Amino acid sequence: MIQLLLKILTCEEDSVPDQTADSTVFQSGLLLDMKPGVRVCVPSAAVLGLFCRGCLSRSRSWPGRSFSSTSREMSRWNSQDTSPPSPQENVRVLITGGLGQLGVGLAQMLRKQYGRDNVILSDIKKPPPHVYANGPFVYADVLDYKHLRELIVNNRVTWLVHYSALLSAVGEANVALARKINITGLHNVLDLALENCLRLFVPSTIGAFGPSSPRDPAPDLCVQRPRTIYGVSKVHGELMGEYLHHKYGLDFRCLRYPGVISVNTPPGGGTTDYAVQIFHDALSTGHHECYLRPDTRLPMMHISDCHRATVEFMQAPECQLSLRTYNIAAMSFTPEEVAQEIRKHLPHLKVTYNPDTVRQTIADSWPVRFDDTNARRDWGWAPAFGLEELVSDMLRSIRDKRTSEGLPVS
Ligand SMILES: NC(=O)c1ccc[n+]([C@@H]2O[C@H](COP(=O)([O-])OP(=O)(O)OC[C@H]3O[C@@H](n4cnc5c(N)ncnc54)[C@H](O)[C@@H]3O)[C@@H](O)[C@H]2O)c1
Ligand SMILES: C[C@@H](O)[C@H](N)C(=O)O
Repeated sequence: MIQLLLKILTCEEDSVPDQTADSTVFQSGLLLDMKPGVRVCVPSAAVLGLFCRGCLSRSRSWPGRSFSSTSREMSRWNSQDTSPPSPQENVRVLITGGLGQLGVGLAQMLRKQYGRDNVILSDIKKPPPHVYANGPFVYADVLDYKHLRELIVNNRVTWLVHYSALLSAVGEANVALARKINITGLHNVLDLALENCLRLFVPSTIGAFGPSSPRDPAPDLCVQRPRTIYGVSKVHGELMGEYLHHKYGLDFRCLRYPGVISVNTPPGGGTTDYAVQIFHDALSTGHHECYLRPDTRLPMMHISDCHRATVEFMQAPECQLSLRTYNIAAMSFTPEEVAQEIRKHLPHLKVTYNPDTVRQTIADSWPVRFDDTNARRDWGWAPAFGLEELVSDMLRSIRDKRTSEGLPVS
């Protein structure tokens, strides 16, 4: 036992204890006896060979009996299956809200690494044919706890990427629904992750900051008083995840994404959506009407950087993480600056400005720049796309897409 303790304290990656061979686990320096057949929330790290001090020392107090135990049976804790998970056990990912702007591309990247059938996309919408053809897809409503649990158990899911949400602008248009999906849905996912020892990724956003936060740059840790239901739900997610991590050892991981810019799937009703639409307009009509003022600066990121950050962060060993929620940054620009860069390729682009009060007010409360020093230091985050590369890539991709669809290119 002393040897085991020493191994854990030195963060050795091979120090995966066999929970069944020795029914004793640590709690705050104490040793707790556990009943045979009861598992603590360590296997998700053990599965990956990433066991380290941080994980185990936080993981001995399992929540099974007290956390949500009245309405939700804790099947895993009562399980008869006492065999420890094999280190070779596959990573099996479930992505909720996977048919939005970000899910399909992330699934593609994960499938390259973990195999087509080990990454399951889910949503409440009907998938387009190419998505359905490219790997497993299941219907999953994050408000339906029992069905979500069935999916996780039946598919032996080990990682959960929780993308379902209403974004900032649509959230303000339907606060009650945003509260349901973004907060109740999140609680379901947190409970299930804890119950099934999942590694859980929940994205946060620049929208988790507000007018009283430092805006240039916004650091990881500072005042967060967002003024949107979207932002409030994201801060709630950050705090709940971190709380469950510290209290019960949940392997919660969260990145605050900037506005994400992509070609294939349209954005879902956020404040940064103009930065996608402007490229499509530039190549179709040559005219973009912007709902933000020309000088509104916001942090932005190319979708491939966003996906790569997510995968790299999910793969990072626990002992490298000094935080559970990190800012990630790539570039910051204003509508006028991105228009200028597009005009280097398409000089005829015309942009007019017709600020929309709701989105302008939201944008004015968000950071203009992100400080991502901690992500760079802890797990080696580095973006590949700056503004120049982003603009060239977006124009090339949209041009190719329009051409292959037989659409005119301006
Ligand atoms: N896209 C960005 O710029 C950006 C930036 C920061 C953070 N994020 C976060 O990343 C995540 C994914 O963003 P996105 O842009 O793909 O969002 P999106 O709005 O494009 O997609 C969200 C998806 O959630 C689904 N959904 C809605 N209600 C659901 C329910 N009850 N059950 C299951 N699914 C449901 C929708 O059908 C939709 O496909 C979100 O949590 C968002 O807050 C996105
Ligand atoms: C920034 C991000 O969270 C989303 N694109 C929004 O604008 O709401």
